[in-house]
Amino acid sequence: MASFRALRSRYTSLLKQFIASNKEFEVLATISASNAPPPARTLYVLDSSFNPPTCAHLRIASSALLEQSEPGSRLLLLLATQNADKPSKPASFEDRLAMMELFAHDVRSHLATVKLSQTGTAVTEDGPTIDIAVTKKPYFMDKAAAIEASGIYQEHLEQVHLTGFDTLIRIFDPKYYPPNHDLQPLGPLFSRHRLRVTLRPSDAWGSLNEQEEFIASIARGDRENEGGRREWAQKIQLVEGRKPGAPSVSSTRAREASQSAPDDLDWLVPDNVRQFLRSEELYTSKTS
Ligand SMILES: Nc1ncnc2c1ncn2[C@@H]1O[C@H](COP(=O)(O)OP(=O)(O)OP(=O)(O)O)[C@@H](O)[C@H]1O
Ligand SMILES: NC(=O)c1ccc[n+]([C@@H]2O[C@H](COP(=O)(O)O)[C@@H](O)[C@H]2O)c1
Repeated sequence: MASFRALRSRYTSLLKQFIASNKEFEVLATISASNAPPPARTLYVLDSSFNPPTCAHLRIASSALLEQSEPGSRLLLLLATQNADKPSKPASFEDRLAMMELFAHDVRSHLATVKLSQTGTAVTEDGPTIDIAVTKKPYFMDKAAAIEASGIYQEHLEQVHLTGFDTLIRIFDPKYYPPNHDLQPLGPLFSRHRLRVTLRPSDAWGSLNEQEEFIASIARGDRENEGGRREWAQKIQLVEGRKPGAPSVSSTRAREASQSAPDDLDWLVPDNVRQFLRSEELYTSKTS
């Protein structure tokens, strides 16, 4: 693995080229054990601010990859240079891209550990190929279209977007879709792709039952008056998140821990990311 400084400076120049280009989506790096990875059968896309990548992101990505029994699944870690709501804040995009690459190694070693514990033998296969990519598009339907239009992956490849429940609510919020402010623009996303949504019970997003009811209500056709189709519910897979009683993990919490409770980083962020945060003093009072 490259030194932190080399990693950051590589992404600084790649990012500069991407921002100056007219591209909407670009893969900046590919982490793979082989130079010619097999063609992907399913593309799992984890779009995030990666500010920083956390153990929740690790669980979301690795549980999806572990569920796929056929070889050739590929994971795309996607950073949007424009967010639908939030203004940019620390860390810089180049630091986040560096952390995405470190996180990719965390995902690969986590999967190798899980497979070792399941089979009792070291894994001989290569593990998933992981792409580190950027997009200028803040909305999921446009991210999916930009990935398709890039021509990087084979035609008709199904994308499975990995999100949390809070993000699903925002995908179904018509306020994001001018000029009509209805859900019709989501049609192409659901006709070709899927969502794998991790439940995130909390005061803000409701209980488990309320989160399950959100999908049931789409399936009953309750959103058809807004242009949302009932069959889309079949393209939304709900999966369990943290175990009841386990502490909730978020990037916000990891940023706060960097400032005031650095030991909590042990369970908030995966190993390689944690080393980077400590060494570069990200989110401490010196840098934020
Ligand atoms: N603990 C979690 N449980 C379920 N989904 C999560 C969790 N953490 C993040 N996600 C999902 O992962 C995706 C990317 O997350 P994001 O970068 O917004 O992280 P975050 O922890 O919510 O960030 P922040 O705390 O900075 O708002 C989103 O779709 C989000 O819903
Ligand atoms: N309607 C949508 O497609 C929609 C709405 C809100 C956020 N997003 C995106 O979700 C991702 C995660 O956003 P947050 O970091 O704000 O949780 C970002 O890329 C953001 O732009 C998409």
